Amino acid sequence: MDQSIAIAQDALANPPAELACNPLLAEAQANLPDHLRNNDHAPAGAAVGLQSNAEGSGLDAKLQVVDENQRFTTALDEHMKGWKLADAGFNYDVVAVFGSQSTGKSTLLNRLFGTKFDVMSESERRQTTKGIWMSKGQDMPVLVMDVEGTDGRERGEDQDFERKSALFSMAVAEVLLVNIWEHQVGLYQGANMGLLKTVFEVNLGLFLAAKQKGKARGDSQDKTLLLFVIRDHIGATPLANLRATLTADLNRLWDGLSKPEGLESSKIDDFFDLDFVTLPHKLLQPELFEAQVVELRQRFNKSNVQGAAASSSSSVFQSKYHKRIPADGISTYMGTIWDAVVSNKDLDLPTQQELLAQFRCGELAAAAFSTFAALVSAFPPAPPAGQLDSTLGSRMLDAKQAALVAYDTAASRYHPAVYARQRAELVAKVHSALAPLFATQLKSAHKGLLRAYRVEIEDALKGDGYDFARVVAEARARAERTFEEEAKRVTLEESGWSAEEERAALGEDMDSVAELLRKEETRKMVAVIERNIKRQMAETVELALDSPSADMWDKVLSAFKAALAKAEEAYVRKATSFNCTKDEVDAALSLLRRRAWLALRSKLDEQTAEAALLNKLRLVFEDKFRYDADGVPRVWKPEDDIDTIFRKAKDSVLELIPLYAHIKPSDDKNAFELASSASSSSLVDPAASAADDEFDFADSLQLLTPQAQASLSARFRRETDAYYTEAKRSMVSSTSQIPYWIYCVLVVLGWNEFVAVIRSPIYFTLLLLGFTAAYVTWTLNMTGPVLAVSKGVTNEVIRTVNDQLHAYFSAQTPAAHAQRHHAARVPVAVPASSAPAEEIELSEKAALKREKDE
Ligand SMILES: Nc1nc2c(ncn2[C@@H]2O[C@H](COP(=O)(O)OP(=O)(O)OP(=O)(O)O)[C@@H](O)[C@H]2O)c(=O)[nH]1
Repeated sequence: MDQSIAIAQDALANPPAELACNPLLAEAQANLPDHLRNNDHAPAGAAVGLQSNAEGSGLDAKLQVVDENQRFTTALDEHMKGWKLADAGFNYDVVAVFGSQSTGKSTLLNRLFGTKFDVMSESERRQTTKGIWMSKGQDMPVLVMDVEGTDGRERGEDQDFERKSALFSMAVAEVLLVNIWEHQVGLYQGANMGLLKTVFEVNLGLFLAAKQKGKARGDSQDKTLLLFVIRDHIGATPLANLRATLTADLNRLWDGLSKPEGLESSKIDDFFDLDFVTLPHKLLQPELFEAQVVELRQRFNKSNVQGAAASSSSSVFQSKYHKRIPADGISTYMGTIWDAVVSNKDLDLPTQQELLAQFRCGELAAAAFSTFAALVSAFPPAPPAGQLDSTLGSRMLDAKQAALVAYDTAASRYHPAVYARQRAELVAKVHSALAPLFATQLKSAHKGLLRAYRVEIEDALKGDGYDFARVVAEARARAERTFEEEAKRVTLEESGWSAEEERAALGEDMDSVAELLRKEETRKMVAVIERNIKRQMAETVELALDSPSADMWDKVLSAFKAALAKAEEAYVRKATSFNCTKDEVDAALSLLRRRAWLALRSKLDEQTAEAALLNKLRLVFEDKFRYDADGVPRVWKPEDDIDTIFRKAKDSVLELIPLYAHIKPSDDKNAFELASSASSSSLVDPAASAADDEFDFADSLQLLTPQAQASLSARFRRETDAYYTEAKRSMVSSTSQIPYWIYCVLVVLGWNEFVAVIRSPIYFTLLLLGFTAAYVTWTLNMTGPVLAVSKGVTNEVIRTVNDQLHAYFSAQTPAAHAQRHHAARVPVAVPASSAPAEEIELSEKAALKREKDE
């Protein structure tokens, strides 16, 4: 009877929707006690002062995750976002309620979490919750699952759904609320025990599957909290007694289970934590019921629990129960779990978690890579080859970090192994996308540094007194250091990129540039030395060849050898600073010798060319023929033996032709030797090596071929014939110069003048003085100075006379005359104090007198 009244009162307080507007209902409700009015249909969460609106999104506050046809929803992701839990990571909890149908489960959840699950209409007493519903607890990050009741009245005896929903809840929820009436406690055969048996069996199955994946019993996350909510607790039986009874029943139930191998001795505590709370009768003790609901709610609200430090252990959500599924993956995870449950597959949670991790980490890695690709595509265009992009390294690093941060933030919550594997793949992908930039940058660095290296060496070589080896070493060290720094700047950590290949290529290129420059320098040096030898030898050769003698070649060759020795010494000294190898030094010296010899040869060729040599021979001949032994020019007299002198001179000169024809010193120690070929000269000057093939030292000793000698001899003979004729002619002309009678005529005609001079004492004295002065001048060898002095005196006299004449005639112009006249008449302005009047008068008189004179 009491129960009927209670039901009636409750029906009035919570009328079905279709009667809500009926005026009679309003009247009846007015007569209800205050505490019962609109109690259940007060906004959800009224017990804890919550509002009915779903939080934030405008989406329904509840979602049927599994419908009556056992299909899993596709809208959970969307709802998670709407509930603002998608980015919660692990900061959320899942609770599910189990219990017989129509035992007030939905009512309890609505009161505890402020949810809006449908509550059964008292009048119909019909099952309201079908499938599995989910909602978010208000003001708390808790996913609340309202599971279809397990009595199976609507589904008959088919316990299929009960098993599936138990399996599903065990896989995803940390806390299972088991809703039972107080009067059901101790009824071992009751529906709840059947449900719990299912829960235990399912749990053992899950554990077994997990064990096969290598998990041990007692691992965290393997435990679930079973929180028994004993409803309609009258208070007659204390909670402790109820707890003992229920615990005993549960242990008995556990013992009765046929456990898998290896788990025979396992205890219920190995898998579950058990907790018990009571709630008073909702209708009979509504205020007490509400108060205890509020109290129970505190245990579900982490922030409240943490705020009250003393009761932290009473929090139902403890980390050991958490299933460690990141919030952004919960939708996928639950979906796969439900699919596995429905298709009756063996549910092994580690594998499911791994699969989820695989899927989500893959998704997150792809998203992170897109972020990275967007950043990379925004990079500025690469600078031209040879120029470095100084910010490339930092930009690459930033892009990589951005991708990894995006990935790590969400993916690090997933299965560690999967997370790490996908991360490594992402990193590898990022690195391979950036590798071409790295390679391009290194190539650019290589090109730019090689150019700078060359310029630096060339600049240094322009100066004087450089040490080639030091210049090269410094430039190389600088280039290598810069390359190293650049490579470091663009090498990302863990990328495995190596700049070694490029560094080696740069080194090789620098070697060949240095080699080239060194060869160039060596060539230049050899050329300079060769020029010097040529200059030094020119005078010696001319001098020696102009005055031929038996030791002519000794002089030339000894001078040549001395100059060459000096040049070689200069080269060796310089070559040391060039870092030349011994082979190179030998090759360069050999080249130097040959070039020097060829230079000498060319000078000799120039001097022994037919015209030049003919000239020399002519000079020698003239010397012998036209001058006597004392070097005095010969004046041919009739008594001279021109023929013999001519023949001797000619023969002695002709004998010189073979001397000029061969470079042959009289003393063997002055001989010069040179190898005929020097294949190694290509080491220094490749161009020179071509000429080597045609060089024959023995040939180079011969200056005149026999034909050339014969031709020279013939020309010389012809030319000397002219000398002979000229000499003969000059002898004839000198004998027929002035006839002797002319002298007689001179004496006859000049006799009077001679006698006049002799007889005049003045003329005679003057003549005598003149002869004496001339004699003294001649004996003292003063002829030159006397002539110079007399010439100077004469010049001076002429100049002075000229000046005087010039001054006189220029003063004769009319203007000058007028000027002079005027100047004489105008008195000079003299200050009165400084010149007395008498002086002025005198000066005027003097001026007048001068004018008259003029
Ligand atoms: N005696 C009693 N009745 C209650 C209590 N709480 C709720 N009810 C009533 O029990 C009936 C069923 O409530 P629901 O909350 O819909 O129960 P349920 O278990 O969710 O029902 P299904 O979803 O259909 O399985 C309602 O008419 C409530 O008024 C309670 O604490 N004691």
